[in-house]
This record gives sequence, C-alpha cells and structure tokens, in this order.
Amino acid sequence: MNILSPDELAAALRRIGAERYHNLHPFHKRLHSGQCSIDEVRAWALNRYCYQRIIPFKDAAVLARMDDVELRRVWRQRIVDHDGEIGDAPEGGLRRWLALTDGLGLDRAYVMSLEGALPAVRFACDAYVNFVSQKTLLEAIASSLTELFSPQIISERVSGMLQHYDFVDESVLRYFGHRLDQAPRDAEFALDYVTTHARTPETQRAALQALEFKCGMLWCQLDAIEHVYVNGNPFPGAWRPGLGMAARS
Ligand SMILES: O=C(O)c1cc(C(=O)O)c2c(n1)C(=O)C(=O)c1cc(C(=O)O)[nH]c1-2
Repeated sequence: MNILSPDELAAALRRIGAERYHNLHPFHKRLHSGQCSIDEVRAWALNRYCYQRIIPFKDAAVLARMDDVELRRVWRQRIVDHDGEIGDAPEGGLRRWLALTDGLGLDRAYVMSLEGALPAVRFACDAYVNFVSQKTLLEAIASSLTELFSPQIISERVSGMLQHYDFVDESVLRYFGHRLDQAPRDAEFALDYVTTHARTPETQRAALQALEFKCGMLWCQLDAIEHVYVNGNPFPGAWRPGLGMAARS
C-alpha cells in the first residue's frame, strides 16, 4: 500500500463506512421502515443496552492509554456524555437508553442484569473493549470512527420509528437527539487525530483495519438479533416475548 495523503486516508475510511456500516444491515432496514413487531424492537433495545454499557468502559480504557493531558481532557467528555454529570441533571446516555427500554415496557433491573441478552452481542461488545485495550492508541481511536456515519443512521432511525410505531415518542427516543450533537464533535476530533498520526503505510493500514473491525462488531450484533428474533431460532435462556416486563401500574 502506498502512503496516502490525509485527505486520501479520510476518503478510504469513509469508503469502509459506505460499504460496511450497520445502516446497511437488513435488521436496521426492518427497524427503520416499520416492519418490526414491538417484541423485535424490545429485543433490539435490550441487546443494544450491552453496547451502551461498555462504551464508558472502552473510553476509560482508551483514556488510560493516553499520555497527553490535552488528549485526555477531550476524550474524557465521552465518558461524561454516557455516565452523566454529578448534580441536578445527571441524565447521561446510559440513563437515556434505559428511558427507551422503560418506554418499551421492559423491566429496568432485568435489562441492566444482561440476563436476557444474547451471548453473541455480549461477546462482540467485550471484543471492542479488548481491542482498544490491546491495540495501539491510533487503532483504538480509529475504531471509534464509525461515529462518522452514525448521524445519518440516527436521523433515519428517529424519523422512521416516530412515523411507523405508535409505541415510541420523542421523549422515549431522546437518547438519539443528544447523539446528533455529540457524535459529529467526537468523530471530527478522532478523524483529525488519525489522519495526523497515521503517516506510514503500516499505520494507515492498521487504522483502516481498525475501522473494519468495528464495523464487523456492530454488524454481528444485528446478525445475532435477526437470527433469533426475526428468523425464529431460539437461544436457550435469552429474553423471549413476555419475559422481563415491568409490572404495570
Ligand atoms: O445508533 C447507532 O447506530 C450508533 C452507532 C455507533 C457507532 O457507529 O459506533 C455509536 C452509537 N450509536 C452511539 O450512540 C454511541 O454512543 C457510540 C459511541 C461509539 C464509539 O465507538 O465510541 N460509537 C457509537
């Protein structure tokens, strides 16, 4: 591989998103176009909680590898965004995700226990934390670059879900509105870091492969959800319709 200019590297990263990002997955097309049953939406939200849960772990692992205080000052905001602030307005991303699972009628303690989550989803999430802990800092930062593509899928998701499902409303989907501000800020910073620091063919290849890894880890979570909840292949012990519902008041 020849050495790429920063703009060429950015374009190569975007091409990976165009070919492999999970907006292309059939389950997402189903979710956003109103074809999911409420139980399929519950299965997706309950499993996706696994991903929400590990994002602060993975960002803490990235932070722990940063020697540069300026870099840490920027990166730590990601943990605050998900965990929330101390004080009067502590709602961060994790709490907002639970507003979605609450709104779908799932019992919060059951969701947080991960008891009903699919092993494949949990393994994928663990793989992301391991990846950023073990690879170079450049690869760890490059693996976050799927966020370059998330504003588009989030916009499609929110408008599609509001249009097609009467069991969600804007308040229940508020997690996504916040991500529309946070993701572009985070992605721009990470892209600038990667294109500035990956200046050899080896590091550029490693950055591209890190983004491919991340696209794969997002994609395979949906494969597992589709296999069980759309195609009807049971997984013993996993959530099934009727299980883990909140008591009705
Ligand atoms: O809804 C989505 O499709 C989606 C995708 C991604 C992503 O592309 O990794 C993230 C998120 N949401 C998200 O909400 C989020 O906080 C987030 C953090 C990260 C990351 O890798 O650091 N990706 C994503």
